[in-house]
Amino acid sequence: MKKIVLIRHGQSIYNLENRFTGWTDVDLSENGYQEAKKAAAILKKHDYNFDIAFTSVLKRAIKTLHIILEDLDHLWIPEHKTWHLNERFYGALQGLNKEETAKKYGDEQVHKWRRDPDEEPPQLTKEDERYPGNDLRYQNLTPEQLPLSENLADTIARVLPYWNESIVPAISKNEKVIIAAHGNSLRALIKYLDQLSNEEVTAVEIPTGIPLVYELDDDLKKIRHYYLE
Ligand SMILES: O=C(O)[C@@H](CO)OP(=O)(O)O
Repeated sequence: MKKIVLIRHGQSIYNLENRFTGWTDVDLSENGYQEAKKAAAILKKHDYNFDIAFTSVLKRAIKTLHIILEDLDHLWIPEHKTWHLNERFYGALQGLNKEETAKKYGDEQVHKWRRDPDEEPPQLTKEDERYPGNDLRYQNLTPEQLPLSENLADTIARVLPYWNESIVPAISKNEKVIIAAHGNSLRALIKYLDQLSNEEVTAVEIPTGIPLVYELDDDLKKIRHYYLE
């Protein structure tokens, strides 16, 4: 049996301010920092250790990972940062307040943008300063890989190839894996691991900073999953 740990970053400044975040590189809030410390303590209590870590290129996930690895005295393990594990790109909604957006466009539309796997939020333009093509960290992405907006299906389409090409080989070698990522990149992975329908995944909400264990069989099919306390 193989075990992997997934963790959504601790609360970010934009989570606290109730803003659409996506690829905006906001920091952890003080509460988010404490959540990461608590996650580390929980993992320590249950004697978890890791051989390899995967995270996004966004500091809220990277810092959450580092806080955990530091407290486990595991900062030395190999760590892979990839845009494939970034939060879903929220397009022109990035930075807007969720409640104000719901007042403007209606709760139903905002719920669709947030949770309907096929509903794409409004796109931003390439001239927009939030366009990832203007950000050095994405300089090696092809124009097709640089999003203007993403629905969950688009996020799945970039998370799963990375899972298959980079994370599965590590798990198959019996390496103990931790993945520190985001609400929607983890939702993409969970949809795949739990084989959820579009409707079922709509109800999946992942709390910030709580380690989520997936037990997998030798074919990497899910046996069970549970949050650590
Ligand atoms: O704003 C975001 O990027 C995400 C996660 O915080 O929000 P939501 O839960 O609405 O998809």
